[in-house]
Amino acid sequence: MPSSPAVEVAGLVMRYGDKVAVDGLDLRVERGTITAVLGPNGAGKTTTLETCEGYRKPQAGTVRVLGLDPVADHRALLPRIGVMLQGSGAWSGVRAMEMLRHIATLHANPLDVDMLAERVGLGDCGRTPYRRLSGGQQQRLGLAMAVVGRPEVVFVDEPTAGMDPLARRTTWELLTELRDDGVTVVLTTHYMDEAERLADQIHIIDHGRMIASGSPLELTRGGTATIRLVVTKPFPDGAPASLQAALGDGVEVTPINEVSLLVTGPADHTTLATVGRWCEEQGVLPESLNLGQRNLEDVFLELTGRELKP
Ligand SMILES: Nc1ncnc2c1ncn2[C@@H]1O[C@H](COP(=O)(O)OP(=O)(O)OP(=O)(O)O)[C@@H](O)[C@H]1O
Repeated sequence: MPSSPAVEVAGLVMRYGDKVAVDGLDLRVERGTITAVLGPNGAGKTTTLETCEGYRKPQAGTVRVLGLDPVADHRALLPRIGVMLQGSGAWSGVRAMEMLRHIATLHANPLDVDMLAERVGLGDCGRTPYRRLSGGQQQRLGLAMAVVGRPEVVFVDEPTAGMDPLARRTTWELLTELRDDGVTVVLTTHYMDEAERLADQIHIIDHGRMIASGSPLELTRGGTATIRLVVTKPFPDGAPASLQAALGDGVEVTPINEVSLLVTGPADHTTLATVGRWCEEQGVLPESLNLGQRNLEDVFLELTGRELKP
């Protein structure tokens, strides 16, 4: 069934004891796309990914990857998927290149190991034992291990956590190249810039539930302006509602905390003048007033009332 989605999750529920980690999640990933599952720590991203990878059995709901059941059809699926875990899953004493060569031998048609190692920036540390690799080098090895077998779908959990900016960029390039070659990439991240720059589709999850899905442009209503106001002392009671009333329809006021709020809508002269006048009337002094474009951080804040901290 070549037209089936790469991943289809329906009504997934996963618990650890009393703790509900995934709470009725639906997720559909089309083939040949980069999909980011974005959410704060503990949102249920890793649990969802591990269920797609066949490491956990759904307690309720269904999961299909390339049309197969990741648990019942594990052996059939294994050669077709690549998995990058948080922590690469390498043995602690093994040298980086030995590990990569070993994984390559498990696949029928692996990539050229030396070229891949060079590509992900493992060139200098191929002889280093796994436990002596830096966090970023372990991540790069994990990524190379996930893609060496030319998978159709690659699952990457927090691919750039602990990487320096150059390694992050290289990883983004590699994942984009894979997508351009027709590979489906599913990644988790709590970096909104990573999701925004890399992903074709973003699914934001919080407390095990899907709270928003769409392309980066759809989610941020591309081009919508924002004003982030920070004041020097706490706002008086009812401040967001009174600013909302002053600004009227077409502009959205979202409180962030006792000294900051977000205004979403046209950041034109009228809006700016109204915000300035309102500060004066309320007796608060702006410490900063930042104009920008609505981003995923703003979307998360508007949906949950909390900030999505990396
Ligand atoms: N083995 C476990 N035993 C008990 N609770 C767990 C276990 N694994 C995860 N949890 C809990 O389930 C919830 C979801 O965890 P999960 O690791 O899936 O979230 P996450 O979004 O991947 O978070 P992070 O970004 O920190 O990796 C969290 O509250 C976590 O504490």
